[in-house]
Amino acid sequence: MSVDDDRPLLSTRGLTKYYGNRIGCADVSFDLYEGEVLAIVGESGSGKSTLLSLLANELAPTCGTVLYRMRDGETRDLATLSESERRLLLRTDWGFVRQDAREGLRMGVSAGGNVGERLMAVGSRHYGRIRATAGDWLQRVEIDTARIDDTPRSFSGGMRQRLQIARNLVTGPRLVFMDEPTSGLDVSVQARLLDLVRSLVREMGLAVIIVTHDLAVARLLSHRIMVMRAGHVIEAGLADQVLDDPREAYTQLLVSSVLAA
Ligand SMILES: Nc1ncnc2c1ncn2[C@@H]1O[C@H](COP(=O)(O)OP(=O)(O)OP(=O)(O)O)[C@@H](O)[C@H]1O
Repeated sequence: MSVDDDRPLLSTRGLTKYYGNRIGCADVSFDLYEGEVLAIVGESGSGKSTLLSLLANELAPTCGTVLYRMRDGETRDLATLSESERRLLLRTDWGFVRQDAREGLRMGVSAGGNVGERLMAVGSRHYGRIRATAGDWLQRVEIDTARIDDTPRSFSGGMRQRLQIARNLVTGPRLVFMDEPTSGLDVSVQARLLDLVRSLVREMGLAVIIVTHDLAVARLLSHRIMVMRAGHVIEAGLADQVLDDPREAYTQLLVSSVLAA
């Protein structure tokens, strides 16, 4: 883990997004440090995806700032990045694992190509080495390397998510955004994927911001939890604290509905 800098990796203040008159999310502020896993939880429509898009610089805020400490140590306001700087960040120092693997993968490109493409984006040119690294990563995410030339169209839902993870992690990012990465999968497939994510996150010392409506996922993966309701953060704290001793009635309701499930 490269936690050699005690400044936050990402820092946001007063982050707000309105869609016309409707609140997407309002006045969100927090700091995220290297190696830290933050779960954003809340029911459908509470603003989780909006917040994630703002943090990942995919959506422009109505007001507020997101600061990010770049690899060179300089902290930048994401709103001031040029389009090419933004794209470079997304391809190298960040990962984004989408709920729908079809949005995070190139479905017509082989599994090896999906992983290799990110390596080429950071300057790798040697075909043999790219293929070998892609093969290593397929193994790490438990995909049979015999499938390296197959496209993800022929993969199961769980395999597609694992390939997305390999594609995102191959460049050694410091921060990975995850949007409901396990929803829509069978329970046993989910459990295996979560185990994999948890061990890779620990091994690589990744900072993760994960959006989930599933508190069991938040409990398993995260150090800290932020609870959103109607666009606002209504409760935030250490994961165990929020889940075992929720302060807000709404969080208690969320927790008890999981316990009842
Ligand atoms: N493109 C958009 N245009 C208008 N309103 C939007 C848009 N995207 C989201 N919203 C609204 O912003 C609010 C927050 O939505 P958001 O999708 O961020 O919530 P969420 O917690 O991620 O929900 P889900 O889990 O269903 O994706 C909702 O009221 C939603 O209707």
